[in-house]
Amino acid sequence: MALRTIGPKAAAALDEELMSAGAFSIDQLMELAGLSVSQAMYRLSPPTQSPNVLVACGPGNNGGDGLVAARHLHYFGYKPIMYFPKQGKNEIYGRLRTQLEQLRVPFTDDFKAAIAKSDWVIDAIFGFSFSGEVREPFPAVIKALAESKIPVFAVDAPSSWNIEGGPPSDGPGKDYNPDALISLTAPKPLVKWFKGRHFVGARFLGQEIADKYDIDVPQYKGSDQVVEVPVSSVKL
Ligand SMILES: NC(=O)C1=CN([C@@H]2O[C@H](COP(=O)(O)OP(=O)(O)OC[C@H]3O[C@@H](n4cnc5c(N)ncnc54)[C@H](O)[C@@H]3O)[C@@H](O)[C@H]2O)[C@@H](O)CC1
Ligand SMILES: [K+]
Repeated sequence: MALRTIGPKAAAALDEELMSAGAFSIDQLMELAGLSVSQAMYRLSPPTQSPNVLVACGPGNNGGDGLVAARHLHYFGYKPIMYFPKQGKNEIYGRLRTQLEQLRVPFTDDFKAAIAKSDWVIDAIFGFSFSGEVREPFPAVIKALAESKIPVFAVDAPSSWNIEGGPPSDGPGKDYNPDALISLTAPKPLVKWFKGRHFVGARFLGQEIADKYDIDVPQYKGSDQVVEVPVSSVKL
């Protein structure tokens, strides 16, 4: 089955609908999204191979997915390190941060030093609400991701890519090509330009709402929260 993509406006509307008519709370959606990120990380490289995972979190819900994923990674046996320079206003981010602090998961301000000591980095900086030029304090972080010698796993979108138009032709994200990507709920149009391993996660979509938004329910196996879907089998 070829999965269809969803653009940024429809993705935001779907999110809203899940939390209004769908009766989900943001905590539920973020927990399932973050859990799927952690499961995909395990498939990419288990903690016996890559214990040190740097999780870069942005100020919005994409960053929230990173905070949730890090908690699960801790329970799976990884040693996550957090880079979270700008905490968004919603109180959920404070609670997710406290949960990590209580597990003694460290937070760092020095992204470059942390990346040098890590085996993988998770890019949970921006998702489908990113637009325009990258603003402070993130340009240096995006540049470090573009130049990273260790593999990068992007959550929902490679941060700084235009959700519909793909990689930027200039700026810090020029030449940023992560090794892996997990699309949450449905792939975004930018997957057309993505060449690495591609997963789909966030297993909360029902057939009725999928039909309404012209997207597909991925074929998850058994109790899996994530499914690997080569970009070649996304309907672009
Ligand atoms: N239905 C779904 O699929 C769900 C998606 N979730 C996640 O939520 C994400 C979308 O979250 P949000 O709508 O909160 O937005 P994002 O997390 O994509 O980004 C919004 C934040 O980034 C900032 N920002 C935007 N453009 C910027 C720029 N050019 N420079 C610097 N900062 C910039 C905004 O000020 C805002 O703080 C998805 O991509 C996904 O990761 C899940 O958490 C929940 C369910
Ligand atoms: K991202």
